[in-house]
Amino acid sequence: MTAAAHPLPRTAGRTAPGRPATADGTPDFSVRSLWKVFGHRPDRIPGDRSLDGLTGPEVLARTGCLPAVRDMSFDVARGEVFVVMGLSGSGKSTLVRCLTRLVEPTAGRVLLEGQDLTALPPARLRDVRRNRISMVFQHFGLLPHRTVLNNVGYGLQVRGVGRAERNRRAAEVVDLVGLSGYEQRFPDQLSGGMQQRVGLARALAGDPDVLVFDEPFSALDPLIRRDMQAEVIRLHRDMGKTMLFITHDLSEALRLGDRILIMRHGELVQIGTGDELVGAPADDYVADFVADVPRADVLTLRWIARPDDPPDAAGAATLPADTVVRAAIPVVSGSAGPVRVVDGTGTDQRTLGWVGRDDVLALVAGAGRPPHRRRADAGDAATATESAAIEPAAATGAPA
Ligand SMILES: Nc1ncnc2c1ncn2[C@@H]1O[C@H](COP(=O)(O)OP(=O)(O)OP(=O)(O)O)[C@@H](O)[C@H]1O
Repeated sequence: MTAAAHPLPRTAGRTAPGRPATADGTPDFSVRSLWKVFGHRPDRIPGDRSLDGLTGPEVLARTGCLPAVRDMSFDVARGEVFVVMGLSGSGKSTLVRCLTRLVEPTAGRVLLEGQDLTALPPARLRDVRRNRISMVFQHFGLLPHRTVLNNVGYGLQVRGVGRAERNRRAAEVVDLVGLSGYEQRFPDQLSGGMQQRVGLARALAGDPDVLVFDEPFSALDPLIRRDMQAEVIRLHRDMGKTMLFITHDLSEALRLGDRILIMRHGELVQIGTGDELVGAPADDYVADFVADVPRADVLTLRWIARPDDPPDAAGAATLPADTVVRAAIPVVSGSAGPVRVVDGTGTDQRTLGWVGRDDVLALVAGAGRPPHRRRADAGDAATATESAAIEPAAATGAPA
């Protein structure tokens, strides 16, 4: 992957690392000990402690059952863009389908604003799917004999909304996704990107609380894909809806996600902001995912600030800890001495550490993290202090 392929992550300077995006952190979705096991008598797998430590494929070999989602717990905050990433077959689609019980979980709970969806009777679950959670898939699933306007209004029609009101609402969201003037066209008269915009408009028409995207743009060519990503960012900025987004494309995840969940063999490997995944990958699997990301475009000064006092700090320039390293280059390179890196504002402001030209150059030159921040290898006799030093001051970065 080339450097140019990676945009700046949305996370940098926007949210506290590792924390949901909303100020109060109210969870929209809470997933608790969720399992989906495929195979004969799947119920026996979640409680079987003898399988602990085996990988998904090993469980399959031993039991004939595949844990596609395995004991996962995490929260998605209201208004957050939460991305689920993993290689093909890691369980992303199964996980996301379990959230609305399009796939019935084997064990565990899914709470939407505190309401346990796994306990809902079918009629109430249908209500939730119709009114509160909309899905956008790779295959647009548009009805070929209906116009754009009627495709977008279809969900409202199913809900019993009258023609005048649903046309008004449909026209509004058609405009929102940039398709004004195409209301009377049929799907086969539109390009792939435009069809996906119709899919997006259809999902928005019912004004859901949560939008779920399952690899929606993977069939689109790269330029249209970027357009659609920008569209999602714009819609999120304007509407602030909670979004769950599945992708196997890291640049898409970094571009869209407030936080990213990495899955492997049905298990949660790490949850974090883009800079947390790049700065402190939980294991080699995550490290491989992020290996080609230009670190200076993703990491913030928080990650490279040295805690020790510089010999001469008088008159030093100051930069916020959430400044992306590349954006800090003009100030750092124009300063005679190290730059002070601060966290917080006003009276809460405190010095986190110092960054000099060499620190920035090392990162831009691709030398990786400076030695004082390098992650201890497994089995390394790192002291507690060394281990603590790899975490940025305010990051949690750990799997939930
Ligand atoms: N209905 C099913 N019956 C049996 N196994 C299934 C079923 N659905 C999915 N699986 C298996 O569960 C695992 C996870 O599949 P899933 O489609 O969730 O992965 P994914 O990460 O979304 O993959 P992709 O990126 O290729 O879509 C895979 O090994 C898949 O073969």
